[in-house]
Amino acid sequence: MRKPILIGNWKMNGSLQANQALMVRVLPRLRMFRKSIDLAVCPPFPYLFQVRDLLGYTGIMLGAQNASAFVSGAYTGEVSATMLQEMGCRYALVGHSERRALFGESNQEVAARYRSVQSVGLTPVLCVGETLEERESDQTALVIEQQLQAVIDEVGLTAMASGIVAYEPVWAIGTGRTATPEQVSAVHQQIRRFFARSAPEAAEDISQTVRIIYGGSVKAGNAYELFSLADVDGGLIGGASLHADEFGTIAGALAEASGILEGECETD
Ligand SMILES: O=C[C@H](O)COP(=O)(O)O
Repeated sequence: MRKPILIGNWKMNGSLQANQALMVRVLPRLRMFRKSIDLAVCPPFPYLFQVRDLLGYTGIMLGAQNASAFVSGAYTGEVSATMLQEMGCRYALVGHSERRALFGESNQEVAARYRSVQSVGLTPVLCVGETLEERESDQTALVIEQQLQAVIDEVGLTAMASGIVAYEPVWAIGTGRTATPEQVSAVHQQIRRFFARSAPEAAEDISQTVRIIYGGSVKAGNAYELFSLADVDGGLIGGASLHADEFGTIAGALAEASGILEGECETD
């Protein structure tokens, strides 16, 4: 059984004051789902410490938006996985399309970052996805398989079973244009089939146990439909995670879509 997970990626947004206000409003809404689904927020690096304190013992986890491939040393501007672990992070995103497109992170670099995150016991959330041009030229499967293969080559397939894959079509990120349920389903199934093909002897284990979440313009209005898909194990939410009511509603949609009834949620 794959436990559903919802991750809010704040990207480069927030301030001490805004973070506090957001947490005060959203935490009571998220806490009721904390045992049924995994929940995490990924603030910018400078706010990790503040948000860790605000999360306290709510059971909602902290994540980072990236992590260095290096352990320590002369790497100006980088933040190591060990530092993130020390700050209380449980998760770290790697290979977000904005990192790939705007900061030139290659499949190999993303794979090295994945290894570094996993080596200190954090759960890597590997973001994969195609551009509109790639989709329109029927390259979606190829592009995503190359992104996954680079990580398999770096850490091995078995190690990926404990990580999370986030499918984020680049053309759906921050655009308001969500992939259709059919498109999401097709890619999630394709990822599972790819894992199964990569290790036939362990196919059942990995292709069926790895968590694959969807990201790209998920909102309160479309979350339930997307999260109801059999191969979708949750969401990576950008813009909507900055709005307490909307993020709370998305968490409720995930719990409901996963068959968790309201009465089973905590109300304290
Ligand atoms: O990390 C989150 C994704 O990039 C989705 O962002 P979005 O929900 O603003 O489209």
